[in-house]
Amino acid sequence: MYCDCKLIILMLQMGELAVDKHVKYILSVQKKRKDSFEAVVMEHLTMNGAYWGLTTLDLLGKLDVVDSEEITEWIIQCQHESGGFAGNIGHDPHILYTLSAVQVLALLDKLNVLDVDKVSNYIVGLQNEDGSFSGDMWGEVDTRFSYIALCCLSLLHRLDKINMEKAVNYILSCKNVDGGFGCIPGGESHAGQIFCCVGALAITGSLHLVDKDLLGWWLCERQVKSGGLNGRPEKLPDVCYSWWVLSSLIMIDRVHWINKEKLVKFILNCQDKDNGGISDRPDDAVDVFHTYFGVAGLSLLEYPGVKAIDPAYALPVDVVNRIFLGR
Ligand SMILES: COc1ccc(S(=O)(=O)N2Cc3cc(C#N)ccc3N(Cc3cncn3C)C[C@H]2Cc2ccccc2)cc1
Ligand SMILES: [Zn+2]
Repeated sequence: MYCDCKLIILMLQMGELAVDKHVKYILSVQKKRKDSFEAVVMEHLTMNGAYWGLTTLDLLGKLDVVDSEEITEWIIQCQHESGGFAGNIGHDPHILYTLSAVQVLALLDKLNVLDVDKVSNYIVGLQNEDGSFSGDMWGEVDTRFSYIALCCLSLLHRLDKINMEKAVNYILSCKNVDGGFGCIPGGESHAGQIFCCVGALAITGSLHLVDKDLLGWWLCERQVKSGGLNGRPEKLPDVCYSWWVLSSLIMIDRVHWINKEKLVKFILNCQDKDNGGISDRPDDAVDVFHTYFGVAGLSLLEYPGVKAIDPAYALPVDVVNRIFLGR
């Protein structure tokens, strides 16, 4: 008990999380002029950007400031005849945007607007003979897409529509001798891929197949002197790894192997406390992606005032409970 209070006092002393500034920043990006450079660059990513921005608002307890009807109507306009969702209206569907669309509708408690079988059939159609998943009709295979498929089908209560055993065996075929996972069999271990594989194994109840001590050691070695986490050995720390590494450590029950206080300090040091937003490293430019992963990382670290997030589904715990416990 003493330790937790000490951590909370330390967190508050370390300089506040500038909640109101980050909320204003997220809303300013959502409202950004459509012809701005950033809007054009991110146009194909907008569905992902909606997920990053709206989940940040919900974790900060401010989702009520957005118009959920307007967002829901836009999401449905992004659905392709195949059942998959595109990053924006008129763009091509991809499994990545399909998960983001389902996650945003889950946040807004609007999953009822979906034709669940149409969406789930799109994902089922992307599973390959070897159990892997492609990202879209062009066939690129990556363990990222295995996680996205399993997470999405689980949220839609349709996991029974795919070959689960082959899906799990394919993920295990991507496990390396260092305990980590790569994007394809023999691919180098990388924190982003490890999150995807560990998350997918968690969702399918297969975490007993992970060597938790070996993987936990690889993951805790990602913490550098500054307290931040990197994605591979010898790389620079980056706030988004506060999610990829930390959520993996929590799922395999080895989060006590890193220094939580130093990581909290690293994330808080990456805030732009004047204009809002969080960057990948101190003094870099902020963006919605790192603002989300920084707040989500603080949520996993139980930072005061931030709602709890589920490490496998990457959605607030109250949203996950509503979906699986109906409350
Ligand atoms: C500004 O240059 C970029 C570069 C790439 C991309 S991206 O390919 O669409 N994408 C999403 C992303 C969004 C933003 C924001 N706003 C910023 C970065 C970033 N990266 C790049 C990045 C983050 N940490 C280090 N790196 C190099 C991840 C990447 C891949 C990804 C997509 C979806 C979900 C997870 C990861 C977008 C912008
Ligand atoms: Zn990053």
